[in-house]
Amino acid sequence: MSSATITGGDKCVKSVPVIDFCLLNDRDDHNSTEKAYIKLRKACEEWGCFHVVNHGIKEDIIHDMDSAVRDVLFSKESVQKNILPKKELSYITSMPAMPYYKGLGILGADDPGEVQKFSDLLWPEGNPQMCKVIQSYTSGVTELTKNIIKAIMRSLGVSSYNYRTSGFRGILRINYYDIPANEIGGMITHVDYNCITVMYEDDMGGLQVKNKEGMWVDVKPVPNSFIVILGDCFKAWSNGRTRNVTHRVIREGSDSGKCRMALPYFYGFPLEGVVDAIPELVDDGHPRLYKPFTAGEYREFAMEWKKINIQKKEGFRAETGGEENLDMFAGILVSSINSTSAQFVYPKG
Ligand SMILES: O=C(O)CCC(=O)C(=O)O
Ligand SMILES: [Fe+2]
Repeated sequence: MSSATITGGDKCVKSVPVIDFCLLNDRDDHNSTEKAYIKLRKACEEWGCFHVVNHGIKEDIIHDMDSAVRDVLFSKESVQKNILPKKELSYITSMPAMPYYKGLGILGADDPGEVQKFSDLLWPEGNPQMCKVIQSYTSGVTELTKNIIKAIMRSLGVSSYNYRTSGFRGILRINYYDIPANEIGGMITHVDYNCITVMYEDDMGGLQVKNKEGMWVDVKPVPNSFIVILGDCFKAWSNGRTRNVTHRVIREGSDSGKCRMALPYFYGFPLEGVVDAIPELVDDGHPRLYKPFTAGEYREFAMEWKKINIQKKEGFRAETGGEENLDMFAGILVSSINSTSAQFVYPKG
């Protein structure tokens, strides 16, 4: 494989759709609103991912967060002093399969109080300025994520009283790829296990998604946008209407030494939450596809598969299980077109 094909997605394929969030709320222009919802539905069904522009999060909130991560949080001194000694932090580094990847998680990031706790742990002497920067970001992205879910549901024809997101939780992960020049690094091929990921990425590039035809497509950074990635639980929740898109990061180190930074915000069912198809999306034409399961049990299963697959194939090109994981875990063998008489097939082992 030449180095061009190592990092480049397959050529001549259509790129990920761009959704203008303003158009979804344009009360005056009914026609373009309708068209925007159709485009959104198709993006969810055919891609399982899209860019969102005109999302409403102020540029300076994003800019401040980007600088805070690069200049403060992930500076060498801060990693040594504030991050590494704190075992309570969800910090990932030096994974054999992803040697150039560092990831720091903020669990419960939808709650400003949890962000405060994270900040207190990092900076026991207090750092109100940094805490505020992170809180502004997480509040903005939580609100945006809820609005995106609402819009997706509307695009699928689901009424607002027919689905619930009340117990949903958010996790912000700060991804940092410090890849030396002439080396290749990234993140292993995977599907996000929960519902939805709303992600800011900088302008470095490297994210790729698998399209319906199984080809790798480069997700070219779109300025002032967020990338939305739909995961396994959304697919089960929507009774298979949305795609759980397989994706990875693969890029060469930059001569400038600039690191790729991305901020995936994972939002979805709490671990004890039951993932079950929304009744409005189950009918004779769309029989139930998955047995109900808790997000926690599915997460455990997906993590186990990830481990097994990483061991099988070395490196960040390891496939950690794609779309088929959900089918293996919760797929129903439909014995008749009638969803009420469907049989469950439980996972092996
Ligand atoms: O860092 C990226 O660009 C992708 C991150 C991602 O897919 C993940 O953390 O699940
Ligand atoms: Fe992901």
